Amino acid sequence: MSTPTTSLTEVASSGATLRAFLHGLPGVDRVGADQRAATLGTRSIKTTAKAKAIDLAISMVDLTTLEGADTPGKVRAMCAKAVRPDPADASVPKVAAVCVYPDLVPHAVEALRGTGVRVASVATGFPSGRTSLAVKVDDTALAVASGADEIDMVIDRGAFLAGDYLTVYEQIVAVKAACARKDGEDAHLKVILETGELVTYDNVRRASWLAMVAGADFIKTSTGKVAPAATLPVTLVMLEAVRDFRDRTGRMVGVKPAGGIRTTKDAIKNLVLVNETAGPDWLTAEWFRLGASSLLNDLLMQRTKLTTGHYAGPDYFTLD
Ligand SMILES: O=C[C@H](O)COP(=O)(O)O
Repeated sequence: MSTPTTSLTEVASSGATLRAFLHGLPGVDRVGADQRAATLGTRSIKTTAKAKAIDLAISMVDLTTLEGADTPGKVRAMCAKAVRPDPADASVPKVAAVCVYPDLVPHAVEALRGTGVRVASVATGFPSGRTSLAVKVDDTALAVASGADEIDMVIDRGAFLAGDYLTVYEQIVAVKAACARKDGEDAHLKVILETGELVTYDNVRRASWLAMVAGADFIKTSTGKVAPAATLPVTLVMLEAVRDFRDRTGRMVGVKPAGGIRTTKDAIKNLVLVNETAGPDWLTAEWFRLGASSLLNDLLMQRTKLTTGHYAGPDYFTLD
């Protein structure tokens, strides 16, 4: 998926150069970003486009369960739903991935083998990330060895907010190395910024670049455990960052808003934002994901409404 960045390699040669680079990025016009996200969020789309958008959104879902009470049985049921979201309608696309805690990866791998649905695992002391680098790397290595295709790591927000960008950079580099596999099929690395803790849009832009320079394959807004999570303006700022990063380096990085995305309306607003900000190249599950625990049912209900003219009640579909 990724090729190494060449022109930005010296940026992280010291904490001072990294800081100078990140603080040299143009500031985000907060009012402008809020306004643009609000405007794009109110775009109306035709019914035919809506049907396509719903299927596209389904194909981009990272169907997620990240609860202390998760069990192998719950994960297996979720995997069945990921592969065949509506048992009564084979035309519904599969979701992109199932996202679980590292100890549940083997169950997801077994349930999804040969289906094309990927297994994503959170790691690095998710959700706070408050543990040693050695533990973060071990946590990642466990998930990768168990067969995870994708790793969703959290950044050290404490270090970031203290201005210690080099520590954040070095941790991402170390976790990326732990994503390597002998067969060359490395797990893709999604770097969670936890934007709800980063305070400003300028910080969101800096954290996005920091993650990309360190080798992120994806940048992800949130863990789903902190509010606010995936707001449209934050996703907008991140989409601008991946667009500008590709302009500068030629390398594409994906974006994953996650947390609080529950309705078809939310999903479609995100798709409009992708199209208008980063561009249509990002409008595939390879480059854009929606991390969500309960969005899929609403997408299925709205899809049924478009197809049949009436809603199936929420009870018609199995729980997300
Ligand atoms: O990564 C995904 C999030 O944890 C899901 O958050 P959510 O439960 O608000 O959809």
